[in-house]
Amino acid sequence: MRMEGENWVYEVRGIPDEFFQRSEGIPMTKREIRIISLSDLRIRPGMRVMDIGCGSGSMTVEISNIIGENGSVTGLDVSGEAADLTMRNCRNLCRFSNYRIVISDVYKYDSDEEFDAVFVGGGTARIHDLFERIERMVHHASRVVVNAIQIHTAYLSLEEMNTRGYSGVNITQVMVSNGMRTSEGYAMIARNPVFIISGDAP
Ligand SMILES: C[S@@+](CC[C@H](N)C(=O)[O-])C[C@H]1O[C@@H](n2cnc3c(N)ncnc32)[C@H](O)[C@@H]1O
Repeated sequence: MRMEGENWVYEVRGIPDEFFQRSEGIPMTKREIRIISLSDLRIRPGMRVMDIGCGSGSMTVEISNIIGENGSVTGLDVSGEAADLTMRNCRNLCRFSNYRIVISDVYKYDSDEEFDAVFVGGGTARIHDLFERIERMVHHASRVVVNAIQIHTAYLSLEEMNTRGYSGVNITQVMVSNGMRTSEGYAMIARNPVFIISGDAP
C-alpha cells in the first residue's frame, strides 16, 4: 500500500501496523514497541543506523523516515525472505532512498562501517558473540538497543553492556494489550511482554 500524497504518515513515529506488508513466519516489531525502541535509540536526522534482524522492515522504515536524506540505515537479516519483505516495505513507506538491505548472518557480517546507533530485533542466539560483532560497528557513545522476548536474552544483554562498560544501561519491560471487538464491546487481548535493553557504547 503506497500512501501517495499522505505525507502525514512520515511524520508519525509508530506507523500503523496494518500499513506494512506481512509474511507468515516473519514476526514484526509492533507499533508500541517500535515507538519506545525508537525513543531509546534517540534517533535523529543524519544518523547512521544498523537494524540487526530487520524481519518485516518495520523498524528500518521508521528509522529511515526519521534520519532523513543525510542519514543511512542498514537492514540486515539472515533470511532472504525477510530481506525481500523489508525491501518491499521500504519501497512503499520510506520517504528517502537512505536504506540498504543486506542478507547476512550477523555473526558472519564483516564491514568497516561505523554506526551511531544499533538496533537488535533478532539474531540474539549467541549474545556474547553478538556484542563482539556490535563492538566492531560502534564508536564511543553509539546507542545500542536490544529487543528481547526471553528473560535470559534480556539478562545476558544487560550483563554484556555492563561488563563492557556501557553507560546509562537501562531495561524496560513493555506489556501491551490491544482492544478486540466482541458482541458486547471490547476485550483486551494481551501481547507477549518485550524487554527493551539500552545503553551507550564505551
Ligand atoms: C523478531 S524478527 C525482527 C522483527 C523486525 N525488527 C521487524 O521490525 O519486523 C527477528 C529477525 O531476526 C532474524 N535473524 C535471526 N537470526 C539472525 C542472524 N543470525 N543474523 C541476522 N538475522 C537474524 C530473523 O530472520 C528474523 O527476521
